[in-house]
Amino acid sequence: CDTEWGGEDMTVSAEKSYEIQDSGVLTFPEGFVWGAATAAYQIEGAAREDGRGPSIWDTFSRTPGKVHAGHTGDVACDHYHRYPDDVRIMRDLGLAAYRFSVSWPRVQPDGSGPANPRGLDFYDRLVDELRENGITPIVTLYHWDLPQTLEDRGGWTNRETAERFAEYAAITHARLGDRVETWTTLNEPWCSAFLGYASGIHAPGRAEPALGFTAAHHLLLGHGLAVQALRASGAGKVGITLNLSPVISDDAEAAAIVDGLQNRIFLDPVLRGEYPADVVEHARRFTDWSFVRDGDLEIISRPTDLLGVNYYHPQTVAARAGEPANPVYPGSEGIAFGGADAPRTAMGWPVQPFGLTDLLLRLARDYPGTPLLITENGAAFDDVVEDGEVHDVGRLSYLDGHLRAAHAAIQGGADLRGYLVWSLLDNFEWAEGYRKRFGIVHVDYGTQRRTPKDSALWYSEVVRRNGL
Ligand SMILES: OC[C@@H]1[C@@H](O)[C@H](O)[C@@H](O)c2nc(CNc3ccccc3)cn21
Repeated sequence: CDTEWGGEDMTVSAEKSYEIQDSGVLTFPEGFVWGAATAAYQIEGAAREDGRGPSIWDTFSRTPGKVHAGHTGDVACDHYHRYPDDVRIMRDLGLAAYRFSVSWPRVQPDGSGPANPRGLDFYDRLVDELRENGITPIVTLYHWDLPQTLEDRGGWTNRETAERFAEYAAITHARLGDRVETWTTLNEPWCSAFLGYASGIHAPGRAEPALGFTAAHHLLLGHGLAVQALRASGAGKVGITLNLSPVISDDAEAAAIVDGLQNRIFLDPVLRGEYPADVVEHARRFTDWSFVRDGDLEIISRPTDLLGVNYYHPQTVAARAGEPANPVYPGSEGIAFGGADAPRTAMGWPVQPFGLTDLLLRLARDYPGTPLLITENGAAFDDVVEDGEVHDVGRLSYLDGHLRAAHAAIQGGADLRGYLVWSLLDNFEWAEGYRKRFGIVHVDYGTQRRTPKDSALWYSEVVRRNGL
């Protein structure tokens, strides 16, 4: 199968676009940043402690049928109380950086107005603990836990939410900015918009295709306004994290549609200051784009210092007459998804490391000049604790293959600055609840015991060597 990029005339055979060194020691550039990533709602617990307000995920997880077995983030990994132990695990693994998200409803319980000092106090404690253990904090300001009060006013379909987000960004940076240098505004606006508002699969559970585009724009506007606020507050490095997937297809039109809806609808506004014309046209059956106001794209494309890349797998698509639309890709009638001939993770996602190389090389070619940071890459497998150990060979192999793929991209000229494994801990996997485990550290949710898996021990050695 060839890898087709929509909008850019690049057709390469995924097997021939690079050569992964399949033997010998691979060394990453000096100063390459090795770390791990988590998110507030997925690990913190303490859902009502110290003044935290409800988020859309507190509401959604309590809505019957939305989350596996009615699981919620009420307790999760109890990281709110156990963070010193978790930082100690990171230190013992030798990690250099830790990406975590700040819970907006902890900082502003109603999403606006004065800060909740006890909410900020937790992140003070966490940042200090990280720095005392030689670990660089990397903050995500928004990882899907919108304060419910803002959703009650329309959430990301309401332009005012973008303005509230910028205020929240300023408040959080004012408290932590003296000790946190690297900030990303949003985690995966594609998920927030098209899982949350277009298809109903994620919180807040709205399922109107048109709302996906409206929400996407206001998320991007919130990103731009937050970048402005962070710069005004003296922030160091600022960026955004996008989940990006190369599209594999024999049909160029299908590939262009999916690449546009998944990748270019966010990459182009942020890095080029424009929506891709083909996506604007494609979406006209759902929206007139009247939510875009003069000056918005200038705000959205304020210069940034890094692009966070979340990669898990490519999208394999094919033209198939009569295929109904995939609800997370509005207007994708006639496009069949899936069909990759590859091993699968416990999520059913294909294991195709070459997609990471192709993605990074494409970003380097089409969006040059932006340093890249892999902010998430990892895999769920059904782990078993045996005599206090977890022999997660599937995850270890996934990570090994993807690090080799990342190295190939660096060799091919990609300006990749670091890799943050998803995830440090097993955690609340959104609609899947706790039944899917992505952690390199196992969590027994009954006892909260942490057990570093074989993948963690292997990763620690990779970090120590700065290579494979
Ligand atoms: O699903 C694993 C992680 C998730 O735990 C993170 O919170 C989130 O940032 C994340 N994004 C992806 C890739 N995008 C995605 C696609 C479909 C459903 C959920 C996420 C995977 N993951």
